[in-house]
Amino acid sequence: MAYKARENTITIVSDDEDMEPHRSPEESGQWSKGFEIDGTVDRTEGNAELRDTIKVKLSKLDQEINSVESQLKPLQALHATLVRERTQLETQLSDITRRPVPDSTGSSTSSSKRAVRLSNSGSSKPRLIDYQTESFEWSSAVLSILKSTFKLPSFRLCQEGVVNAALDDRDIVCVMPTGGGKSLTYQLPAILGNRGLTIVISPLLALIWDQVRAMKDLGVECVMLTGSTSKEEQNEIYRRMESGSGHNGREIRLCYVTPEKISKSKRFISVLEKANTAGRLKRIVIDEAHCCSQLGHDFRPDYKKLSMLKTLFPRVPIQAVTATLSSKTMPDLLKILRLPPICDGRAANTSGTVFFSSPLYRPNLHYSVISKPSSSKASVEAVGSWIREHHTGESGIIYCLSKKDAEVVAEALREWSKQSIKTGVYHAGLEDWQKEGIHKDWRSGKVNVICATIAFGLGIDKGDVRYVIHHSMSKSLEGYYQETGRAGRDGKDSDCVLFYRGQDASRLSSLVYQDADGPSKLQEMLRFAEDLRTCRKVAFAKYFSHSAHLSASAWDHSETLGSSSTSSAISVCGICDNCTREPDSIVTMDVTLDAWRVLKVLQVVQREQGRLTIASLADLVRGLGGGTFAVIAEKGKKRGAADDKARVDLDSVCGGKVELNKEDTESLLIHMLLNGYLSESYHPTAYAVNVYIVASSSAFRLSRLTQSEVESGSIATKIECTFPAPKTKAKKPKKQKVSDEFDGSDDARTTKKPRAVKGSKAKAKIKKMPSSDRDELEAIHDLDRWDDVSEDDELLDEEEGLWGERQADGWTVKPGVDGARALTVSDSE
Ligand SMILES: Nc1ncnc2c1ncn2[C@@H]1O[C@H](COP(=O)(O)OP(=O)(O)OP(=O)(O)O)[C@@H](O)[C@H]1O
Repeated sequence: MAYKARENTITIVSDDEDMEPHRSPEESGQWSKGFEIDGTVDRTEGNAELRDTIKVKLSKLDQEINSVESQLKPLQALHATLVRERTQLETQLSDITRRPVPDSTGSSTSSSKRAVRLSNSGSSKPRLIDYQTESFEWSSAVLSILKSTFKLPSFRLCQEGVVNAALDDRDIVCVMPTGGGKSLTYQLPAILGNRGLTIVISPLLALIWDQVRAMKDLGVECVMLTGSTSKEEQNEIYRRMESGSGHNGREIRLCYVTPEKISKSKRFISVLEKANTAGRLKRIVIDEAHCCSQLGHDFRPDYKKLSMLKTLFPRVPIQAVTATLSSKTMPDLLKILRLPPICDGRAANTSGTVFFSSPLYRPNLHYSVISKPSSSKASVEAVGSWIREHHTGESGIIYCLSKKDAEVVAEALREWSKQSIKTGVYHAGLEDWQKEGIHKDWRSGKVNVICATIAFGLGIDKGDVRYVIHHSMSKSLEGYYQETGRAGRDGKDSDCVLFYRGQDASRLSSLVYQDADGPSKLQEMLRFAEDLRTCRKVAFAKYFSHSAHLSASAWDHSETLGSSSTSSAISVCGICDNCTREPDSIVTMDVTLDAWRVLKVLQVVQREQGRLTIASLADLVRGLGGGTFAVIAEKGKKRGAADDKARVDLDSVCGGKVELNKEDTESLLIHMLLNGYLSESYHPTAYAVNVYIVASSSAFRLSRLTQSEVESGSIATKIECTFPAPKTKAKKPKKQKVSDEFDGSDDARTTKKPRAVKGSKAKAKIKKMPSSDRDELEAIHDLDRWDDVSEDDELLDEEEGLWGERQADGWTVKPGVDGARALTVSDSE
């Protein structure tokens, strides 16, 4: 295969006078031969050999320099002692003569000034390189391999620039959105060109498996070293890395490892050292590089140890890739990885770390939030109906809060759809073979929908995922954004739907309340879910501009270097639910009186030591349950006894009940939580953490007023909420009249109840109400396992919290937590 010599040459001009200026490769004749693509040698082979020889020499020189440096250390220490002694004598002399002390730092200042002068003098302005658009000697080979090996028609976003910079042996930081195509930026250079090994450090096994499988499918010599690699296999890989070839004569091009391998395996490092000395260690890629920084949201201690890489292999380029990197985290990342300052990939200096970024917003993702029915059965039906209506037979993911939820939702969906929605389950509790199996079935289309915990997705590269549903919201907007990013990786339109209900907040709260910023992150997630007006793209941009210091404009454009703007105007997406909804589908109401009533009721509840969750408080203020509420049981008494209840008379306490439907009342409570009128109080038990709603200190601003003051409308504190407008005033079917308000049973309603419930005549009825507020609390920290390099490979597994047991119509809670309550139920009025 022959390649034309490139037209544009890069003349590298050194700042250092002592160094001989680099000659362009044409001048030096180094580009007279070409690249090798998987064994096919072209005319630039000589160039490859020359590079290898130089690399070997460089490596030897590094060793010598290290040895000299170690001899220098004692001399430097002696030097410091002598300088200190001299300074002391000078001070003494100055005291005696009473003359001003000469500046002891003077000499170093002047020497550094001289250094600056020296470096400035004689240096001409270096030519800047535009890696994104310029042509390079390898350009035609790159395009050919993109098409022939990767079967892709063209590059997208900043891929081409990153590939060029990688082939130019530069240190790189690359920020591209989830699913943007970061892998190609290091896989392509790894298999193109002269022999050599690229190490990819990746945090998750699922991600590693997936990528190694994909590379092998393309015929690339790709291996992985993880805790599950057998000893024999590992030895063979080490042998091949050391010797540079295998039994088939082909050299390993890509080796995927976990960060633990770098930080804990001496053997692995020693193999890398040997490969480096032989000039074969070509590049080190750090995937999810933001994990290096403690300032980011996803710090992993083993990533911090990657700082050793530049010390051990100063001449091996590092490529750090991530989907989230803020202006705040960037300097930290450079410092940890010991990378030189960044320069722009479109106007790069000949030294420094080349930086690339692409807009973070993905215009093919359509975000929406849908109100979730309260009963588990109805919520599954809502999800199933949505799938049928929008994506029959297409691929999707349903994220659930816990392993048990994932299993229950999958089973219910199968049953409801009479097996027509082909559903699988994935979570960290499955055996590897089960995970592999489900993954395979999903890829082949045997399974349409995976009901999964957050263990599923990282590194799962399926392009045609047409929808990501959240059956329960994520713990943070970061998580939500990342999880939804698994939709539409092929660039085609896809849906990201959050099925949301305010009472879900309690369950999540109990899981995050001990994390430093867990509650505040959850609040932001809630704000997003409750927001019926702001464009979802704008909401993400605003959130990340504060939480991650990503400039708001990064959502529309590539991040520019040094940008820390947080207020740049950002265009609306025009495709999310909030951009596309009819203006009259939502109503903004003054709910100050309702909020006041909530606070008045809470005053009584707190006085009686009552304990209410969002759901039970919503029921109580709406006059359900005959005004009774649970209080702390006296010591030694059986829980659930009649005298564990107190009663509030709504008419006398607050002049009546809250006249909103249940969903809107829950929304109001969430609104009051987010705005500081209410707060949560956490009560750990042996089995779970119960989350109760209490009035916060600022509640007094409103609760101190009289009803007539509130009703006069002339008060400073006014609370407004936006709710979905009532859809219809049509009569409800008889069947739903009584029980649909809070019945988790099979005949509970399947559609959202119209707001106009007041006035309907319902018979009082005693019903056993499932304790939805004390749902099972199962560990949701269902991240896929991290790898370990120990011999035993005791892989991390997830705790399976078994705090609740699913019954036909909801969750019951194990002993020790409040049991089901008997309530007098009446539909409104
Ligand atoms: N130039 C391209 N044209 C079309 N599809 C591409 C291109 N580059 C990559 N892809 C596809 O995009 C998908 C996502 O790529 P990749 O897995 O590299 O994303 P990523 O940026 O690493 O995402 P994540 O952050 O989720 O790991 C893959 O299916 C890949 O084949």
